[in-house]
Amino acid sequence: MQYLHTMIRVRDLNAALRFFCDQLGLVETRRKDHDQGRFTLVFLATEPGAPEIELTYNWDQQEPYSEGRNFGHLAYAVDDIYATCQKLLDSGVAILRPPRDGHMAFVRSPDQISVELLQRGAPLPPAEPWASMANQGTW
Ligand SMILES: C[C@@H](O)C(=O)SC[C@H](NC(=O)CC[C@H](N)C(=O)O)C(=O)NCC(=O)O
Ligand code: NI
Repeated sequence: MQYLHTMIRVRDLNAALRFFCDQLGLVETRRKDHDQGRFTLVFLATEPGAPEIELTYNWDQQEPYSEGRNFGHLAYAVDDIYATCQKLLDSGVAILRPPRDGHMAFVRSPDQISVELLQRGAPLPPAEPWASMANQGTW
């Protein structure tokens, strides 16, 4: 497995970019607006190709995130997402979001730390299914 990124939810995207980029020195590697899910993802790294931070900006988030809600997940690329999930399932790990699209799965640690598994080399699925699940508070 290859460590890819850590996702955190930010309430003020510009303030977060000021901190991580202007002050800490990270560079923006890519960003995507998801109109249907009403959120923006901004990826930052020390340099292109390095492990990233995934900033998630939910457009409608008014209140400060509750304790722990701003942390989103750790993400890893795996060679075979189905085999990885089956091995985890067989060892007793709950698969919160099965890899039905062959791209992405989510599991949680015993301390409820969300871990995203992404199939190495597969394009990311359309964002909307994530938004519906994430907005249902199932994460
Ligand atoms: C691009 C890939 O690395 C992702 O992590 S997309 C995952 C997806 N994110 C969202 O839906 C963002 C908006 C949502 N309202 C949220 O705040 O998470 C997702 O499945 N998020 C759930 C999670 O636990 O990260
Ligand atoms: Ni992610």
